[in-house]
Amino acid sequence: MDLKKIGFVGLGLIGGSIAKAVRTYYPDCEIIAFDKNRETLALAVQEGTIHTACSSIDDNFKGCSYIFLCAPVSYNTAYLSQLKEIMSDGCLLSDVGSVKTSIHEEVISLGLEDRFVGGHPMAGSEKSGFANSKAHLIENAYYILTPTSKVPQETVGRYRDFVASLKAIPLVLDYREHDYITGTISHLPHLIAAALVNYVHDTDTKDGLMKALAAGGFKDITRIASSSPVMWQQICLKNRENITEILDGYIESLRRVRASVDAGNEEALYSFFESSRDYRDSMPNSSAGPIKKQFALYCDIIDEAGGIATIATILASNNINIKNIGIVHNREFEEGVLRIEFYDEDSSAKASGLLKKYRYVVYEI
Ligand SMILES: NC(=O)C1=CN([C@@H]2O[C@H](COP(=O)(O)OP(=O)(O)OC[C@H]3O[C@@H](n4cnc5c(N)ncnc54)[C@H](O)[C@@H]3O)[C@@H](O)[C@H]2O)C=CC1
Ligand SMILES: O=C(O)C(=O)Cc1ccc(O)cc1
Repeated sequence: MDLKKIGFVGLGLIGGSIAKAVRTYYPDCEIIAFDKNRETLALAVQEGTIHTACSSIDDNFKGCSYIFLCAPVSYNTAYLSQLKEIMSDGCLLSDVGSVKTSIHEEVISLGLEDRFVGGHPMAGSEKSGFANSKAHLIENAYYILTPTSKVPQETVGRYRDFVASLKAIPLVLDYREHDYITGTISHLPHLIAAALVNYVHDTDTKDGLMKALAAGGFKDITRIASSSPVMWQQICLKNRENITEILDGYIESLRRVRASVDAGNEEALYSFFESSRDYRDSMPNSSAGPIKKQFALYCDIIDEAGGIATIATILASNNINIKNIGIVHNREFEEGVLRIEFYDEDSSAKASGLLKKYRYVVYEI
């Protein structure tokens, strides 16, 4: 694929990750970016991810093959009119926003329909900012594309191939269907997680026992409550109608289970948990999808200088790549343990065997 120049507006977790993937797979492609945060741009230039840091959406964006809008959703929509004035013929505009209808409506009203393919990588995390971006963030994740009906099929096909070349899995959807689906499987869970955390905050005992005792289950389902408030504020504002309807349906389902609990209905309660277990267990256990499977193990480590380095050396000398490594202090591991995360199941299994051979105590959780 002959790509000369790609532009980014917003270079945080997602923009930065896509830029890094482009840098990896298209080393000759020029990358330019505008972000309202100057430090982000300086870091991206310093790390060699981008060539040019732009102080606004300026003439540097002329000549781009693709321009990615990667700021929070309302800002992406607001920038369209500025981009319309600058983008060259042949430039395709895309975004990565979690909501699609609002940007499609603005694209239609600005007459940009033949130049816009909406995009949404179903990958990410509760972390934000360029510093947390990674070239492989979108790898093996679904990447939803919402082309308008006026973009030529050939252009859609080329964009689809481009997304696949970054190792993501493209999937074309209608933008309205996208917003209903993500409203249920992504926006609702973020609201539930935030509401649950706020509920614990508001009802905790004076000495904060709930916070202290909150264990694995609570932490599993509330990880995403640590996400960017501005990003989620804008998602809720832009997907308001879907989210309201979905919340109504969900609150109704909570009312039904409340009635079963209140009535002591053994059968209803059993079948409630049985059906959720069966459906959850039937979900594909691959890394594709917004919640990526993590391949991690925990290992007791002697508290002495060089302890982590020794383990890292053992793994590196056996060609096992570490994705993340760090000491964890929590109630399950009073003394603190080392958590090592890998890129795949195979590496995790090999590392476990190897560390056990070196007489480390390893926990696979
Ligand atoms: N965080 C996630 O897991 C995912 C996020 N998305 C979507 O990606 C987009 C970006 O999200 P993240 O990268 O996670 O957020 P982020 O907070 O990591 O990055 C946003 C970047 O945009 C910049 N920015 C904010 N306002 C701006 C403005 N007015 N003009 C120029 N730059 C501005 C920020 O300085 C920051 O560098 C959002 O639209 C979000 O809906 C899509 C998939 C996953
Ligand atoms: O961290 C997670 O599990 C997520 O759900 C990340 C995420 C956030 C927003 C999106 O539009 C898509 C994915």
